Amino acid sequence: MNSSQIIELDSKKPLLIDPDRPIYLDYQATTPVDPQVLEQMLPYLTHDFGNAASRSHAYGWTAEKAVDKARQQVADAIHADPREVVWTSGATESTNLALKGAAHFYSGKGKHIITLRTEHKATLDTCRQLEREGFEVTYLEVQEDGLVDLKAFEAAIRPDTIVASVLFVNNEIGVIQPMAEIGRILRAHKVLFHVDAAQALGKVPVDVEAIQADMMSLSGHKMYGPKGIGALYVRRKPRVRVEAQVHGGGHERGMRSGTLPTHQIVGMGAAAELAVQLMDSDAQRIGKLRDRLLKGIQERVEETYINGSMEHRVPHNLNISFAFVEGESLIMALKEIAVSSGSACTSASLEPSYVLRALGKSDELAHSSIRFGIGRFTTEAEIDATIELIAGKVGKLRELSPLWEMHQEGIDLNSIQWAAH
Ligand SMILES: Cc1ncc(COP(=O)(O)O)c(C=O)c1O
Repeated sequence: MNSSQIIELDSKKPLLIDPDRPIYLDYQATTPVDPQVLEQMLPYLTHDFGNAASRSHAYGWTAEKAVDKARQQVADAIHADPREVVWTSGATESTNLALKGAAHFYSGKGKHIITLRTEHKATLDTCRQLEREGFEVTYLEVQEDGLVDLKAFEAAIRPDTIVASVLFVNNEIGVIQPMAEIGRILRAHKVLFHVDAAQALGKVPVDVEAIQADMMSLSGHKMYGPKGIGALYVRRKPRVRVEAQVHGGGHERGMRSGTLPTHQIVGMGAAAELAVQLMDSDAQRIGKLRDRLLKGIQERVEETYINGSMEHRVPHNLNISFAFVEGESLIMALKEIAVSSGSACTSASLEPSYVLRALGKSDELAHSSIRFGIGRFTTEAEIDATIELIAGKVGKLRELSPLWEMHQEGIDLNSIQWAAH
């Protein structure tokens, strides 16, 4: 069994860390269900277990009422009409439905799609599938700060472009794309706009009218709701059509069949409402913690680099490269902190993060990066302990690195001819 570890903090009580419950700084991978959300979900697992599609008795009516309320809550959170909300199993499914659904429906108009290189795999892999079906996809480069160049974006639009998909807030580097400007460009060219807002709701104001989104993917578990539930916003005016990808009983106005998971939906609705209510206070508190973490790391550790724009970024994310340290080794050495290198979806492989590569980072720096995700339940003591642990572990790992030693001796590593192998 692992034993607990005590971290001494300046001027504060020591923080006791149970290695089976490391400090959680991976809020972009997932969030815990907020206790207020859970409380609202529970009755729908037991007492109010009815099927919302059972129209002939009170069990069904109770479930239907709960689903309607949640639909309204999600619609209100994004300034939409409840009839524009389609329940799905998460943002992956929403994005599949949006892109495949629109591509299939509008394929007579054109077969070209635009997206960014730094999108989530839910978008990139869906686009790859559409390419296999004969669609053509432009994967636009981003600038060094992770933001798209609007002129390049507009220039990519062709007469046969039917849909463009852009990530509102990036899951790896937290940068916020200029959504209103992108929306304006796409509407002027009559191209449909799909927004992946999985990491945006509760972090920045999300308004489908302000950004002229035609479709928007949302996820419950990124905003303190349960896993396995998401939604797709599909605009009614002007009407957007998507071809169903899941067939069955014709639920969700034929766009997505399957019995509705009432408890999950109730959780998603409650989480969306709470996310909007707490957005400003969460951002303020989390912003202070992020600044504390950054300052602490920069004061204690040399040769660190921030990935992604600091100006156009949510405070919930900090992505830092620690030069001369291999990220995976650092994460392995940091058993007391739960963080991720690159995105959780790619961390199973040793490929450097494609998002960081798209910012022009070298493989070495991309490999040595850590994503810190700060959230609603992060404390100041946890941040201080993290700084302490990072400073200690980076120092130790660098002591073992011959490259670090050469760098300390002032040798220009770029001037060295490495043997090929
Ligand atoms: C930006 C973004 N889009 C989509 C997804 C997929 O969401 P879900 O887990 O709800 O399918 C995620 C989660 O990893 C994400 O961060």
